[in-house]
Amino acid sequence: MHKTVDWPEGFGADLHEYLIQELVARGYCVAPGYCPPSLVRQLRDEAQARDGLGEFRLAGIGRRQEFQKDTRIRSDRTCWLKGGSQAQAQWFEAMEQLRLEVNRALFMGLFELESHFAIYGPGDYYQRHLDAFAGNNGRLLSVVLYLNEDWQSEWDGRLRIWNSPDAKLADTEVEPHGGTLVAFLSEKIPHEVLAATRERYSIAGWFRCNNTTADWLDPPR
Ligand SMILES: O=C(O)CCC(=O)C(=O)O
Ligand SMILES: [Fe+2]
Repeated sequence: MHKTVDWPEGFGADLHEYLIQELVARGYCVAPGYCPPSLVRQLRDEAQARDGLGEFRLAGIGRRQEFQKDTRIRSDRTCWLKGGSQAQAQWFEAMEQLRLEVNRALFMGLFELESHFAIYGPGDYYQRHLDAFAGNNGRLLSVVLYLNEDWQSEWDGRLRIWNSPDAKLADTEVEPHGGTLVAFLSEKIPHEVLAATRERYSIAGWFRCNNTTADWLDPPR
């Protein structure tokens, strides 16, 4: 398995060069300490508060009771980010810098970002999947930021990553430590969220290309 390099602490440090290099080399990048602890805490507090207000929904279509547990591919709950808080503004600002740098270096044509908070309760998972199939939802680059302070390895909940759609052996596994950012090519990198024994908080986001047409609809899952 590929060992992640040590990453200097701090939002936006020289992430972009590293990130671009990793995206080119292997299709994904892991940046521990990308987001400072103070912002991680604010984002997590906001997720918890919104969850308390009932703003999270089970990911997927339909209501909780309608799912057959063994046929579901994911069991987390999510809440779309719509701006409206200082912490979210900082998240969107950082992602805008990232978008511009990636476009400048790789001509990826990243256009807009959609992102949601996700909470995986103990035992929740998301089976191996791709975030996009060529042309289906315009997702080009996926990003995940973990919001778990003092996460312990024995709580599991890792993100398992393969380096191509047909790869059998996983390339790496990422522990969901607060502040770690993972970015990967949405159409090329299969990944899976393994169940944790504690609540696992994150933001997942997708940069999309500008391929919206008048009758094209991509409802949130
Ligand atoms: O939380 C993670 O580690 C990844 C989430 C994910 O794969 C997704 O929401 O599509
Ligand atoms: Fe995913």
